[in-house]
Amino acid sequence: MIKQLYSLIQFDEAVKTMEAGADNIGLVPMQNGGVPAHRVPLERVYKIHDEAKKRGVKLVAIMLTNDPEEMLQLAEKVQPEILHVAGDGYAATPEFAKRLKEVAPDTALMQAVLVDNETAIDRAKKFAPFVDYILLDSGLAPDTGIGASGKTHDWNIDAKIVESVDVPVIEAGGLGPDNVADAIKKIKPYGVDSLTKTSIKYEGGNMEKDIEKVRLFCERADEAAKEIGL
Ligand SMILES: O=C(O)c1ccccc1NCC(=O)[C@H](O)[C@H](O)COP(=O)(O)O
Repeated sequence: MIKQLYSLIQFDEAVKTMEAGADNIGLVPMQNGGVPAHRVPLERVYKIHDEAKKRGVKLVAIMLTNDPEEMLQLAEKVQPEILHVAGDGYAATPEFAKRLKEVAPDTALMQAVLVDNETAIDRAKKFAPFVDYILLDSGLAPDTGIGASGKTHDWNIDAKIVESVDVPVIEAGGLGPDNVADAIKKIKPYGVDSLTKTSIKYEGGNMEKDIEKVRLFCERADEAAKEIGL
């Protein structure tokens, strides 16, 4: 079971998050979009990425800009293992996927799908032929895109999506140590993602990972996956 932890800001917390069991670490490279306090300067992104590569951990670069050209420029500079498109005004297309392969041949494409109702099933099916991963998430805010809501959604829809697409699905939205096992047993995803419930949030949008909660999240995810043979 892949455990994906967002949103890393500092180098030391990224290291501790990897030590606590993360397989994928997500961050927001400096761009025109998202919560200003979550954006990471490129020099630090490179340092975190070098450390992640040494540990066999994948770096996920989250795109909250709505400008595909800016996304492609960032992908070319960072060469992340995964590019996660989550803005509220732009979703990946087959043409974008093709151009991403040209500028970052080893970067996989992950598209966020907002699970607000049953229409999410058809939206996920449309992305599946040309993306490498689908991330199912909750909450859409005009300034920050899809996600980071700390809220769950209807897991019955997610379970149907997992059954109907051929690409790996990462489950996100309000997951933490308290409910990750239930989500895995119900949805049977390829991976699980957590931001809010494994972070400490401060005034002004600042936050840091709560390492004990990250550890518990990873342990409980692995236990649940093992229990059901995933
Ligand atoms: O990581 C961010 O800073 C971020 C900001 C705005 C939208 C999405 C963002 N991250 C995407 C993620 O994959 C989150 O981990 C996912 O939305 C789950 O968030 P949460 O419900 O808070 O666990």
